[in-house]
Amino acid sequence: MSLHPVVAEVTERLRERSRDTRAAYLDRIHDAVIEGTHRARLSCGNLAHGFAACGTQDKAALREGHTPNLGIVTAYNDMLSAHQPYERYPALIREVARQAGFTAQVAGGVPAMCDGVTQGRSGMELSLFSRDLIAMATAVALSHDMFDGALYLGICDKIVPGLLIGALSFGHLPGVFVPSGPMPSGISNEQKSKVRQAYAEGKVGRAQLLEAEAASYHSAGTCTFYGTANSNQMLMEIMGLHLPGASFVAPDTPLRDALTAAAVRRCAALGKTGENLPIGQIVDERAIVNGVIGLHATGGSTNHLLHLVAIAQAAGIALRWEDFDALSSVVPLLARVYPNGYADVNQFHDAGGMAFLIDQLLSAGLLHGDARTIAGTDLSGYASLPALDESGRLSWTPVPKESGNRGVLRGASEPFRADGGLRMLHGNLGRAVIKVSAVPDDRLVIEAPAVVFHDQDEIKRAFDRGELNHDFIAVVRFQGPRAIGMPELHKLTPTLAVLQDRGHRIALVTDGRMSGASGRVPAAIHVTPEADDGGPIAKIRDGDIIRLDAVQGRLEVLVEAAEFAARAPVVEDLSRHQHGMGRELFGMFRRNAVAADLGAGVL
Ligand SMILES: O=C(O)[C@H](O)[C@@H](O)[C@H](O)[C@H](O)COP(=O)(O)O
Ligand code: SF4
Repeated sequence: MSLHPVVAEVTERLRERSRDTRAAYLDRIHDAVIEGTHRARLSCGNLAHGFAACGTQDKAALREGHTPNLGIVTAYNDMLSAHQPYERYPALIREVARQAGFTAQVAGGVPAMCDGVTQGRSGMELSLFSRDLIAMATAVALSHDMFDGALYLGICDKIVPGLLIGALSFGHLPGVFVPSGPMPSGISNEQKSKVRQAYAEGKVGRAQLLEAEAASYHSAGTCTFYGTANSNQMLMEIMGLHLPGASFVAPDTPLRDALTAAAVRRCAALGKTGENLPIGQIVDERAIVNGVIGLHATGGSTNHLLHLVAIAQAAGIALRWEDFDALSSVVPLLARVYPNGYADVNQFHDAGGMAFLIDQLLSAGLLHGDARTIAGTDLSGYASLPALDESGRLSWTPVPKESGNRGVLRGASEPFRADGGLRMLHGNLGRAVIKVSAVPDDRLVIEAPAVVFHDQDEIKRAFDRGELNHDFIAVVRFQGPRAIGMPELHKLTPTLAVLQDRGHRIALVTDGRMSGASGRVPAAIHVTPEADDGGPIAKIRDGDIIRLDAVQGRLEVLVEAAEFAARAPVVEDLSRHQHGMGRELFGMFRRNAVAADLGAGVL
């Protein structure tokens, strides 16, 4: 099947827009490649420090200086259930390397925030900035310059984007992302959400809510809703940075360990003395466009309208919201995984998962099948499933042409929706984005009076006072990156969902973010310019009629233009957000963050 013309056109436009910056990036990584191993350039003192703690066998290999040495950059901690399995990975990886005749060392660790732990709390105001901090920490790890390739151990929200941005600053090195897999399914996300809504209405107590939460998030592994963490797994696979089928295999299983071992061997094979394919060459315009397409086809996290833009920039590629919007019109929704449906990623995987999705998109001409990957094949080789034979040998077989569960995963000829999950909005409030894949069709156009808030907790208080039992659009402003670090406002979801279920026509408009796990309530998020940076959202008043039209892609306040222009913007004292929980350490991030449509970063 030939490439869809819109995919070809968007890719060509991206190449043209990025011509100079991509060329400069490729020159930089070309110039960074040296003869021999990187550690061979170190002084005796540098090198001795680099291998002092190693065991005899590794020390001899590192001292001798000719065999590849892989750096492990790990985001292990006990806070993220998704990252807890990584605790034993360095020892596993070192042993695989040793047996294969090369070495591996932990180059360094990177911080990892669990957004589920900080959700609704002031720690969430560090969350977005932790992405760029992780990129910087990745560079600190790899700056030891002892490495001829790198293995990136990270799963969740800001961690994979940060690791990849850091990896791209060492784009001359081969790089492979090594996932750990989703936890077994607990109570369904729908059951969990029902208890949350009952709690929001005061119908159940904290003990019952905690019981439901603990039955949903119950063991090691990634949470099983399709939020940003699992959108990251989809992206790493469709961009060719995971092994085929690696994203959603369960943690601590023989197949998972075999995939990890294979990833280690592949990383060494990609080196200069082997296939000579560094990560900076894999992450090209085709890979970025394939990533956008994967987000649309699965109803991926809105956070990637920030992160994928920042990742692309790190590779010299100027991805814009217009590119997401153009592709949304031709990429069908093929997966319904919570919040875009009731299934979880385990059911998605069991239905055929990434292999089926990629095969279907390839067959519809909706992916660059010739995009390069870490697997020794182009992306067309990713329409296959990994398995162990009776002797424990890992191999891949072509994915079936039929979905194993049409309620979760569909072929390109019978999509859930003809267009993708992510949409751009524009109008007299600036630009914004919305995930439509989880919004009921009769809620895609909302026109209602504004109720303005400067703090997400004010909404719950107004709800508890019984003030919100009517149609309204909640405007939650001064949440942008330069204001308070662009926190996710996902704690609003149960309250707004209760009001929507009562039949009120409601929506959210904010210069903040929502979680990848948000979705049922129409939300125009990432409004740019933000309130604290001259954005017209700061001029909205209670009672103004706002129209959110996700069908036409419009976001407007229906106030006479001259009157609206003449209004003075509201100014908010944000000093309470600049101290406490470490926020005083992130002032330079707030002061230097670029706008949301450019990735809301500082790098
Ligand atoms: O973007 C995301 O996917 C979210 O940040 C997610 O990682 C976060 O953990 C949510 O808060 C989980 O959802 P609950 O808060 O509903 O458990
Ligand atoms: S998916 Fe979210 S809640 Fe789950 S471990 Fe990752 S960051 Fe934490």
